[in-house]
Amino acid sequence: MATNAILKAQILSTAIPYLQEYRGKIVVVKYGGNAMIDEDLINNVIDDVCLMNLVGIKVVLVHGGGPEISHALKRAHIESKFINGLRYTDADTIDIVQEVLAGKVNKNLVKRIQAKANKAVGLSGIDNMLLEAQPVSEELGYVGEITAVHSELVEALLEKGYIPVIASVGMDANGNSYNINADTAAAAIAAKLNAENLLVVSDIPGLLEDKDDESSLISEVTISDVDQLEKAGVIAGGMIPKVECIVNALKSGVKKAVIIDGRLPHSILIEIFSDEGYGTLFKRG
Ligand SMILES: Nc1ncnc2c1ncn2[C@@H]1O[C@H](COP(=O)(O)OP(=O)(O)O)[C@@H](O)[C@H]1O
Ligand SMILES: CC(=O)N[C@@H](CCC(=O)OP(=O)(O)O)C(=O)O
Repeated sequence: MATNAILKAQILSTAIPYLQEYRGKIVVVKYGGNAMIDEDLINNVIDDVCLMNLVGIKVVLVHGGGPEISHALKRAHIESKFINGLRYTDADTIDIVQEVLAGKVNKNLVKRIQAKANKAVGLSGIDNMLLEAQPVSEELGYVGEITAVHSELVEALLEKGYIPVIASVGMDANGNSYNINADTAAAAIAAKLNAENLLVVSDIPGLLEDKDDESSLISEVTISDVDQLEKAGVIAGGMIPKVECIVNALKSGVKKAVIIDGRLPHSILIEIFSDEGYGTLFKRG
């Protein structure tokens, strides 16, 4: 028999313990817009998500689309302004955020999953009021803080074998839409679903000691380290909401959270089906 085939079979068999560990468990994948910028990167992530679904893992895909929103705002001559990693969102901006996230980005991901013959259903936090929200502060306009996660629909979809694909837009009881940071949305959903693992897929190797030096990866962080890392300025900009919501998810019962690099081929599969994680693992400590 060809050595190649034997090698493939051996690789598959090394995944058996991980398949047993994760079968029937919930894994929430947060897919950030910065890792969606080219076709190969997207297909890579979609392939891994589909494979997890095929082997019986209940995968929830929560996505952002920050760069797409920024492009759409630019086309509408609206300036993007960020305060501590969150986009200032006025009434015109929230319309565009909803259009881009719940429309273009969400449907694109759903189509790609379905093109691989997996079943996916696209939702936003508005559907069945999945993400109930209120303004996070007056200063940020229609940026939402999640007050409740109504996850019945997502749970029903998971039971039936669908991959829920969720855009991070929320709403309040008065019918206002809110722009919710996608990391925050993913972490809140992972917490509500008691997920086994929250995988935050970005375009960085993980949390870096020096954000301009990709070799300065911090491979493990416990919750008690986070304050110090924030004070030291290691956690800054877009990393602030990312890390804060990971900490909240862990405190709420999510077993494990990892920031991984969506630019590396099959980084999700490596994280789930081996002991060789490459990103930053966050632990309760
Ligand atoms: N210590 C750090 N390590 C890595 N990235 C950092 C760090 N501090 C700030 N950042 C910034 O955070 C960004 C990642 O957050 P974000 O842009 O929100 O990603 P995504 O769109 O994938 O959610 C990085 O591109 C980087 O500029
Ligand atoms: C409030 C806030 O900042 N919302 C984000 C929502 C999209 C997002 O989080 O996308 P990424 O995951 O690609 O960063 C925004 O407007 O960019």
